Amino acid sequence: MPDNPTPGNHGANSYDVAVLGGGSFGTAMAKVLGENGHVVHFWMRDEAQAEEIRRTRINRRYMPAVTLQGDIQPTTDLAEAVRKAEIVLVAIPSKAFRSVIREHSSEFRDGQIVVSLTKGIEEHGFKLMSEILLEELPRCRSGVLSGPNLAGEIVNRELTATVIAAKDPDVRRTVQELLGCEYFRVYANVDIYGVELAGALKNIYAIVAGLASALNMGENAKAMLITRGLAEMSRFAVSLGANPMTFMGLAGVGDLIATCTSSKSRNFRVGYAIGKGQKLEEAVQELGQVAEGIYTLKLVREKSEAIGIYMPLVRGLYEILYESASINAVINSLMMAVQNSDVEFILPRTITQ
Ligand SMILES: NC(=O)C1=CN([C@@H]2O[C@H](COP(=O)(O)OP(=O)(O)OC[C@H]3O[C@@H](n4cnc5c(N)ncnc54)[C@H](OP(=O)(O)O)[C@@H]3O)[C@@H](O)[C@H]2O)C=CC1
Ligand SMILES: O=C(CO)COP(=O)(O)O
Repeated sequence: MPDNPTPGNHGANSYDVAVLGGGSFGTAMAKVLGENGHVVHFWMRDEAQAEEIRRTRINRRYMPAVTLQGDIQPTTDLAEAVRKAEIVLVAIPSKAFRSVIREHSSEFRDGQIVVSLTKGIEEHGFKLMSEILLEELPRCRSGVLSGPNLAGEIVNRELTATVIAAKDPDVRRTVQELLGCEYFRVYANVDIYGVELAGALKNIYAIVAGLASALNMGENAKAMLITRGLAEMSRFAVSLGANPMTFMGLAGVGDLIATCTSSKSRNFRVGYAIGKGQKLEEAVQELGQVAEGIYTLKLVREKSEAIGIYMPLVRGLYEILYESASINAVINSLMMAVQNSDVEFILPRTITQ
């Protein structure tokens, strides 16, 4: 989309919104909100970064080519950002999500809307971010936002759609009104767990797709990986209570396509680097940003084995990343596994492991 100096708001209310997390996605959402005419209390932990954004309107570390427009107020005072906000969006990596929220939980008000933008799972207890919000902020109204939302495209005003999942219809409507504009479209869902799990799980398959790309696999192979990834992630999520139809939507197949076909995805890039022979630690260090999939992979492998869910791609990727298995040996064992059914919701699988 060409750059357009006029705000993208539908002309509705202006809100005070806190965006917690000054990385790529926090910046992308702050930009949409600023252009939509909202007041953005943009929290990050680094005062030098906040001061630089105040002065230059540029988040040099995470989005060096993007100038922020509108009333965006960078701050390192989380309590004040939350106190001023009607709605809080949280874009903090899963490893730090609970600690940041817990430390400031007393600042949140009863009924305040708090939405997680984070696509990950907490290490201890396999908790999703919506569960952390419920535990830490039981009197707030929560939701999750997930979908094919590469931050680098959103900041360029490229056409994008996302999903807001919340039980409370007012939360869904408010977030649609808040973020929706001519380049950003917000669809609603009530299956919070499904939307959130889809966003976290697809990162694993983005790593697999990056690996396949590094190995110059053909289009048939890429399609097989994406589709079997979808089968595997929906099998797992349904066993935990998600609705399988959510995986047909933007948060499921939509995000899988975006991240499994593009080197703009950091998870894809980690997979690509490993496929080219780099060690996992080197690949992560070189990336310099969060790739949630490498942590999610460990947790999902452990959980799937504990509850007996067949996830051959998860198992194979885990062996490559964490057990130094040969990529070719893993591919061979996946291809030579027992033949099975295509869509198990139509023809049940007969083999369970
Ligand atoms: N980027 C994208 O395209 C999308 C990302 N997401 C999700 O959004 C979440 C955030 O990702 P993203 O913004 O891309 O990540 P980045 O790696 O770009 O940025 C991470 C941000 O989190 C901050 N951070 C890290 N640890 C802490 C902590 N302990 N306390 C406070 N802040 C901390 C970093 O601060 P500092 O710089 O000071 O280290 C930085 O601002 C992830 O779960 C990701 O999956 C969702 C959709 C799209
Ligand atoms: O979730 C994303 C796009 O929808 C971003 O993916 P990465 O974290 O792999 O960059």
